[in-house]
Amino acid sequence: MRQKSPETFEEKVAQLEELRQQARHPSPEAERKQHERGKLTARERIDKLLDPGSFVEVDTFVRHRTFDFDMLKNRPWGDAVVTGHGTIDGRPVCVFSQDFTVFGGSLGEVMGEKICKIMDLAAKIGCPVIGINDSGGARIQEGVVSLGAYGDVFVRNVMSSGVIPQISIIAGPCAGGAVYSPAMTDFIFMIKGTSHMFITGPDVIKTVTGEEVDFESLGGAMTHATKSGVAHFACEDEESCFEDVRYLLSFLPQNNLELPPRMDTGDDPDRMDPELDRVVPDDPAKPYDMRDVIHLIVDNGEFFEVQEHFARNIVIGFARLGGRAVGVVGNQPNQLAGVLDIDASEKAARFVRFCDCFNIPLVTFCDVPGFLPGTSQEWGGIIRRGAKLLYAYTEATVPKVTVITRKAYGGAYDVMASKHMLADFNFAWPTAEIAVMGPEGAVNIIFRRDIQNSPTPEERRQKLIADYRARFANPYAAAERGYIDDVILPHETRPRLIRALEVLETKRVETPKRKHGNIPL
Ligand SMILES: CC(C)(COP(=O)(O)OP(=O)(O)OC[C@H]1O[C@@H](n2cnc3c(N)ncnc32)[C@H](O)[C@@H]1OP(=O)(O)O)[C@@H](O)C(=O)NCCC(=O)NCCSC(=O)CC(=O)O
Repeated sequence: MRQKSPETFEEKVAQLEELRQQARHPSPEAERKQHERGKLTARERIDKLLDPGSFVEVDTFVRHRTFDFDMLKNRPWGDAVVTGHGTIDGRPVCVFSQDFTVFGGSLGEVMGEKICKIMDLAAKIGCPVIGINDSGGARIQEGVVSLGAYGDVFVRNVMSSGVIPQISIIAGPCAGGAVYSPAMTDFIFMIKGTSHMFITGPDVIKTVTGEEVDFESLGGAMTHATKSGVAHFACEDEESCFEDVRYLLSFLPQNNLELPPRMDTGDDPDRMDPELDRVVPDDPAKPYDMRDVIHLIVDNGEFFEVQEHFARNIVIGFARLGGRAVGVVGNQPNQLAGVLDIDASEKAARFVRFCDCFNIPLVTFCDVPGFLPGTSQEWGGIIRRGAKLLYAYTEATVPKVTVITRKAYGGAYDVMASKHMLADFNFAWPTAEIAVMGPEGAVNIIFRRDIQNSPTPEERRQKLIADYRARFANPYAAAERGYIDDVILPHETRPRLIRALEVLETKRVETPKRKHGNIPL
């Protein structure tokens, strides 16, 4: 029912207050339901994510204009998304937070417009954009218009890619076409138990394929963190998720034209930890945890691991060295002996490309026995998919520093930010074995006849293995050719890396003029 228009200034103020109140608390009942689902409301989420009191909302009074299905009877202020800007650790960010209490957070025309507007602002001022997703998908009542609205968001995701960091928090359902906006952002955070991502839900799957699967196993946080690799982080709850987003941003620049923030971490750049000399076991077949190496070297042992549950044979994440943010990539000898496979190559390649987009130097720890053999890998496309990491490292123009801790065998040696792939400084520990392949495999191939013809084949094999190991399983053949800039003691690694990064701060690389390269996808 239309109310009498306010006439005095006081009445107009009262009207605005009333409208603001309506916009902020559309339905206490819906808010209660949201809490019962174990979820915070769209506004509560923003308040917890941003610096206290920093949020400035825009488009509070935007409303939909759909008339089908009697929709004009229900036109909540702000529609199903809260948008605006604020700060995290004092640095600007733009945010949109889908409101599941309004039309199930479904995305129609004006919701799309609000999201696009805040994404445009982020791109214009050069700050990260964070999307909090909690939505039933395309607004069914708006039909194809809502699909068009998705399209408009997708375009912005693509245009902002590599320009500003884009972060997605999945804090509820995110299904169908809706998944493709988060999928194109740089990092996806999911929350255990409450967030689900899938293209088609359990009912459709049952009808089409006969498979029975529940929401959590199909598209829950741990499913996407372990099986599909879609989620970069699986958080226990919303609060820890927001904490992790804030921490992640501390490593990133605001945009591609800035350097990442440098901070005084209080850790001595010349610190040398003797513990490092004991991490790599004498037996080359014995595993160790590459994260121990990373923790002992980086500032205060702080390493923010990305995709820690996926393709665990490679470790990626952010850390600081001498106060500078770095992207760390390390083969993980305690998972599949640290081999490269399809998942590991793709995981690391995307991370390398992210760091390159945003001027974050790359530090690589190499202990790789090669690529994973097998038909599942060959038929799964290890050739084209393994090529991604090779391509990504080569294309990256940020400072690249590599430390070979132990094995660097075969083509995988080339891939792991070797000198040949244009790394700037390549160091090896005395424990490094840089060779075409491991001694056993090599001897079995090149001395097969020799071993067969020997009266004591096993003895002969062992002797040849020992000879090969003495000749090739060391860093010096590579160092002789300058493929390794220096052989360093493990405990010297931290100061050497920090010096290297200091020197590389002014690195400039000219790349050939082209539209874009054609990375194998
Ligand atoms: C997301 C859900 C699992 C959440 O289930 P819950 O039991 O928690 O909540 P609910 O079903 O009561 O939904 C809360 C309110 O949101 C409304 N609602 C939910 N999804 C909606 C949508 N897509 N469009 C319009 N309204 C929607 C519900 O009608 C309900 O309104 P009220 O409170 O008034 O009763 C379910 O709502 C759902 O399955 N929605 C449809 C998802 C879907 O198929 N989307 C695809 C759309 S097509 C698409 O996106 C394109 C593509 O696939 O590529």
